[in-house]
Parts: sequence; structure tokens; C-alpha cells
Amino acid sequence: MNFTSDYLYPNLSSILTIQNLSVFFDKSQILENINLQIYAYKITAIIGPSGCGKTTLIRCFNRLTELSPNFRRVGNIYMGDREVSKLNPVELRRQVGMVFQKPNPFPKSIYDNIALGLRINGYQGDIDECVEYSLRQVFLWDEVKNNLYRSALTLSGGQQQRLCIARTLALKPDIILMDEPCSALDPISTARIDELLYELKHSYTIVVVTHNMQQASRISDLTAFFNIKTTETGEKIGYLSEYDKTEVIFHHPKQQATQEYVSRRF
Ligand SMILES: Nc1ncnc2c1ncn2[C@@H]1O[C@H](COP(=O)(O)OP(=O)(O)OP(=O)(O)O)[C@@H](O)[C@H]1O
Repeated sequence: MNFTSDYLYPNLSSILTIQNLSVFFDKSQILENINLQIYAYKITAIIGPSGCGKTTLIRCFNRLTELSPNFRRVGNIYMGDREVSKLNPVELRRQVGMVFQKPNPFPKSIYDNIALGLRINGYQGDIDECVEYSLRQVFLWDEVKNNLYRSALTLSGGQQQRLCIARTLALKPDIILMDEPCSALDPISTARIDELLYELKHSYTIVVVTHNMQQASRISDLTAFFNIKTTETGEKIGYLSEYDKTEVIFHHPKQQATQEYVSRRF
């Protein structure tokens, strides 16, 4: 099914348009014919069973999949009106930032975790100010302001993840991709990240892969449910099964598989 062409929000602009995207690693097909629109200033949750290609999909958006030599894709991914393959990958990854499953701060000070990326990207403004602003955006400033030169590795998991989000925000991305950002966190840290995402969506477009149905239903505006089909030769291929406003996906999905997945009867 085609989930593009102003399907859900006719009046909103789509920041990413995925058209007929299929992904292969060597001869194995991982994703088949994905058509999807990501809307600006919305949170889009990507859900689906393990192995359906959620991570692979979002890594196509900022071309991280290309770092695997066996990767190949057909179809198109447009950011605005430009195909991402035509963009400089370093600049693309600044515009399309990523937060990973496990917090991965650099083994440097809290300050340097943010300042390094700014310096590498030739930031011309006041670095101290930007460090403070980014830490305030993730509600970490008050917790770390007296220890900015302490190793980031001494922070708790939840603090480390907020630092990683701050590091991404400092580079002023348009889109933030999050790959199960709370899977390594306790419920309190998860709740703080949820609140944070809610605040951030006024300024950024967020795409979050999650296995946490509560998180998806609480924070996202739109939800894409991916499923897996098995071909006659036994190959397992991920496809986009249903995409709609989150309220619809969780309360009145059109497909039984979606209903079973979101109610954990899958
Ligand atoms: N670099 C790679 N080379 C070969 N196969 C890969 C590579 N990366 C991912 N795959 C395969 O692609 C399929 C989809 O993986 P992916 O991590 O995208 O799924 P997922 O839906 O995010 O899974 P999970 O929910 O378990 O994280 C899996 O079968 C995986 O083994």
C-alpha cells in the first residue's frame, strides 16, 4: 500500500519521502517496496516484530546502511526535493542526527561530548553557550553544571542518553532518528526521555523505533507498523503493513495483524 501523497496530513509538508524502497544485504532482501512520508514537526513511531527491518530503514535515511559493503537499495528517499544519495553524507548526517539504542557518549568530558562535534563542524558561535543551551534542552544542565569536565562515562545510563541527545541537538539537525532510545533505561529515565521528546517535537522532526507500545502510543503522532512475510523460498522480508495516526493504529487499526501486535497478542 502507498502511504505517500499527502495521505495523512494533506496540509503538512513531508520532510522525508520514501518511494518504492527495497533494501538488500548481499542477495537477501530485507525490505520490500516501502512507500512512506515522514511529516515535519511530528513524532513518527516505527514499530513491528524483531527483524522486520526497522533499524535498517531509519539507517537508510542518513545513509548509515551504506557503511555495510553488502548493502544495496532500489527506490528513492527524498529529503525535501533532493534524493539523499545526492547529498554529502557528512552534511546529511548533521541534518539527520541519530541517537542509538545504547547510550554511546565519547570517553571524554561532558563538555567535550558536545563541543567536539561543534568544532568538527566549524561552529562559529560561542561554544560554551551552545553547550549550556543543549544541556538545558535535555534538562541535564542542572545535574551536570558543576561537573562539566568530568568524564561522561561517570553519568547514569539515563543521563548518558540525554547527553547523547544533547550532542545531536547541538548540531541543529532537522530530523532526529532514534533507535530504541530507551531500551537500556529504567522506567524513570524512560519517562524523562518521553517528556523530552514531547518538548522537542515543536522544533524537530523525530522518528523513533520502539518495541515499547506504551511509549509509541504516548508520544507519537503517527505510527508505522512493519510486518514480515515469508516467501515461497523461505526468505523473510519486511514490509510496511499499516501507517496512520497513532490514535488509529492503537485504537481502530484497519488490519488484524496491527491489532494483534499493538495489543501484544501477535
Ligand atoms: N549489515 C547487515 N548485513 C546483513 N544482514 C543485515 C545487516 N544489517 C541487518 N541485517 C539483517 O536485516 C534484517 C533486519 O534487521 P533490522 O535490525 O533492521 O531489524 P529490526 O526490525 O530493527 O530488528 P529488532 O527489532 O530486533 O532490532 C535482519 O535479518 C538482520 O539480520
